[in-house]
Amino acid sequence: EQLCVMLTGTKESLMKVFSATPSNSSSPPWTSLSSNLILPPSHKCELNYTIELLSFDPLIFYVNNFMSEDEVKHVLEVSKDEWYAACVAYSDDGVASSKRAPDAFDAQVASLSPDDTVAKCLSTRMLSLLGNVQHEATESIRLVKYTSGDRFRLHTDRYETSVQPGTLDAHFGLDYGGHPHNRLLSSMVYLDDDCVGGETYFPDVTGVGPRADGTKFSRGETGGLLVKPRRGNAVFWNNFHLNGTGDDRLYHASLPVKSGTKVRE
Ligand SMILES: O=C(O)CCC(=O)C(=O)O
Ligand SMILES: [Fe+2]
Repeated sequence: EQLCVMLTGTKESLMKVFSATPSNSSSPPWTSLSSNLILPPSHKCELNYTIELLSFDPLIFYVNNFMSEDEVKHVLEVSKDEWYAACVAYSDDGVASSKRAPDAFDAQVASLSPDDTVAKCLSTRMLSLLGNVQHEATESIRLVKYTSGDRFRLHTDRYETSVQPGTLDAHFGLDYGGHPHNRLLSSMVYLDDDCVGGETYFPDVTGVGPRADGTKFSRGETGGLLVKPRRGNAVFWNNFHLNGTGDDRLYHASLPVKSGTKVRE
């Protein structure tokens, strides 16, 4: 079984994460997840969060307290035995490589069952936050864990729509066209933030000003926006221009974790 994750780019370092195979089972990774280990289904989903705009154009916003501490603990608990290495292919010259490219996306991944109490809560919360721009659905929740040296190189989160349904991408063999929707918005919540490094980096976005809360976000030394992992907080961004074309200003990376562990969903 394969868990396919599509993240594509056309910049210098075109890379695609095309599949990840659980090392310890032949069944889909979510079947063995034990849910509700900490929080019962009666868990109250309402939560007070606050929003800070990081950029108008492209739209990037930051959400304080998007997940409660209990919810973070629950997710870390139910996923604790579910991690497996991400399998990655990438290409600098448009030629696909089926070899694992450990320096492209070095991290472990896990999935959260769609029936999990907190997963359901998060989907509801995301749709409610998006209000009138909400589209049909949220994707299932995927977790990524970075330990020392792990990183995720520059990429965008959308996939190319030029591939027609039923045909396969020439390089990566994926039927992008079979996807009913592209990824309009990306969202990411930081869970474990006990690390040095591991910032989410948007090199082409004007960073925040010097008065911004540097414990949450800052401007990179050579420009760009840096968002630091802060447990329970989230960042959202729009992957497209209003005319529907992909917005290349949203290239981003997860900078190497120098020490400790970063987990995000
Ligand atoms: O972990 C991060 O900071 C970025 C992750 C990311 O860009 C992704 O999973 O698409
Ligand atoms: Fe990404």
